[in-house]
Amino acid sequence: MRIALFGYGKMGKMIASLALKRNHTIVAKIDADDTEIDFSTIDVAIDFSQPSAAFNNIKRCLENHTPIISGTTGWLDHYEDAVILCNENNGAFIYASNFSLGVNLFFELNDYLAKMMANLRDYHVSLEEIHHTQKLDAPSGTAITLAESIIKNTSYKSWELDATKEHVLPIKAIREATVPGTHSVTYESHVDSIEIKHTAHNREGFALGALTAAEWIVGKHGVFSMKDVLHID
Ligand SMILES: NC(=O)C1=CN([C@@H]2O[C@H](COP(=O)(O)OP(=O)(O)OC[C@H]3O[C@@H](n4cnc5c(N)ncnc54)[C@H](O)[C@@H]3O)[C@@H](O)[C@H]2O)C=CC1
Ligand SMILES: O=C(O)C1=N[C@H](C(=O)O)C[C@H](O)C1
Repeated sequence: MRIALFGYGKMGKMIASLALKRNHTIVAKIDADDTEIDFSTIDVAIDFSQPSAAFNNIKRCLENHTPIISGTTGWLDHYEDAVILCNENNGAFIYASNFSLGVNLFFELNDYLAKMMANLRDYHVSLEEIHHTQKLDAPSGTAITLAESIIKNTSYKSWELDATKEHVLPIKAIREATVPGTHSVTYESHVDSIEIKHTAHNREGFALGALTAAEWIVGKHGVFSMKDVLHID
């Protein structure tokens, strides 16, 4: 496959090295939005850039009929616009707040646990995420996905960083040196606690998941998720 990388930072570099091992070619490394791009040479694009750049990169790909895998977090105010653009252009698009297999299994576990806890009023739930100090957005995209699933299944109405209000799910965002990404969900009562936790040991799982999604999407049309790629349900 001929792959274009939007963003050639920590994730872009890891995806490039993995892609070469899987016999793909990196035809473009785009690290700023004013670069000229020959879309006719690209089979699929992968965006790991930054929150302020992601939507424009996605838009350029969809308007140029190039399937796009988006891993950048912190741009979701524009998600519905991306869906509309994809449908208007008969394109192909996947966004995932986290591409790793482990976190996608963790999402399912979180959903299942939230359903079980829905009517147990003695428990209060909270979320914590820990990431490296270079991270631009807080809370993490993964924490938001976890929170949305808990809100869908319980009496919590919304989430907020460090919330203390009733029915508002608190998310604590901690920044520590080089941590690749740790997420935990805790249900606490006065008699006990239940905690589920995912710890990324490095960025390889994110990169492998994004590349798997890129291999999967070529030749397809529509807006998809990692559930489609991984056949989770
Ligand atoms: N969905 C997932 O599984 C994961 C998502 N991420 C997200 O991916 C994004 C990137 O993460 P990292 O690679 O760690 O960040 P990074 O800061 O190491 O790299 C981002 C790169 O994007 C470049 N960039 C800036 N403006 C750009 C533009 N207009 N077009 C293209 N590139 C541009 C920067 O120069 C930088 O090289 C973040 O939003 C992060 O939260 C990170 C890891 C996993
Ligand atoms: O910025 C990161 O590094 C990560 N970002 C994603 C997020 O915001 O959830 C995924 C992963 O946790 C690493």
